[in-house]
Amino acid sequence: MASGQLSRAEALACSGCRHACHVMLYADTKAQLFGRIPIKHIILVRCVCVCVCVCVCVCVCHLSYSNTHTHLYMSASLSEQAYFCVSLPQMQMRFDGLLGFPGGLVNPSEETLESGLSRELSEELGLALPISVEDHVDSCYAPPSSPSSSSRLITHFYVKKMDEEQIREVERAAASTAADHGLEVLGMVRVPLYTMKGGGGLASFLSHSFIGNARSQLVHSMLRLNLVAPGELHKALTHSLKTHAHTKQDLQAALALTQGLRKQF
Ligand SMILES: O=c1[nH]cnc2c1ncn2[C@H]1C[C@H](O)[C@@H](COP(=O)(O)OP(=O)(O)O)O1
Repeated sequence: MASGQLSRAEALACSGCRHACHVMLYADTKAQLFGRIPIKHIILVRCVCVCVCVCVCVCVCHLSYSNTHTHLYMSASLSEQAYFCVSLPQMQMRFDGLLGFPGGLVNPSEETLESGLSRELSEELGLALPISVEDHVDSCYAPPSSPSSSSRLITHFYVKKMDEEQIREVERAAASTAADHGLEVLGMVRVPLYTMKGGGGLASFLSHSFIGNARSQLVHSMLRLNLVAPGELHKALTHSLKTHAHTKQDLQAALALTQGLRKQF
């Protein structure tokens, strides 16, 4: 067992600990882009994004309908530059602007971890998704949110493979019937699993901000389920670090702009 990880029994025996359960939903797909290009696989996070694999080496991802053509054009000319795309896990854009998996706090003295997670999913996704003990992957202590936080949080992570139609149903319900839509959950997103030479796709996605250890949970799952080859993931993460440095410069420039405006008004 990796350091920081707990067995399910150890986790449940922790007195005074809080428990949060989250799940990664993913599916394979037989869909074909333009009726001839195999898409292969689908993972969901909380915004709207479609990822497509061409044969086994080209992926297309459009973050919104309006920029679809730009991305399609890029993919057509970048076939040898795109890495393999294996599957599309689902995550969500949370109310706090961070990316995370669907789920939430569970009270094991009132409900099982799995029934608590299912309850959270019905609020966030708008439908009942049964989660079983077999879907459990690991439990570990979350990094302390603040030095003053009194109780430790244990995060329990689950992975559930679905079929493509179930994933579509989740996406439809999350945007229409879910009680938390537009409130605690701003939207679901599919994770792009390829990285283009310029750093688009997985590399850009991984450079966003995630809640708690959600990024590690995603990376670990991609490796464990062989959704992305270790070498490709390494390249994507290396690129993410570069993107991060660029983001810092970008933010500094934006900050300088607001400082100028504050003096003006
Ligand atoms: O996706 C996640 N992966 C790991 N830990 C997570 C994730 N999302 C949240 N968390 C941690 C940090 C949060 O403070 C707690 C509670 O989660 P949350 O989903 O915000 O719970 P409620 O909806 O408020 O019940 O777990």
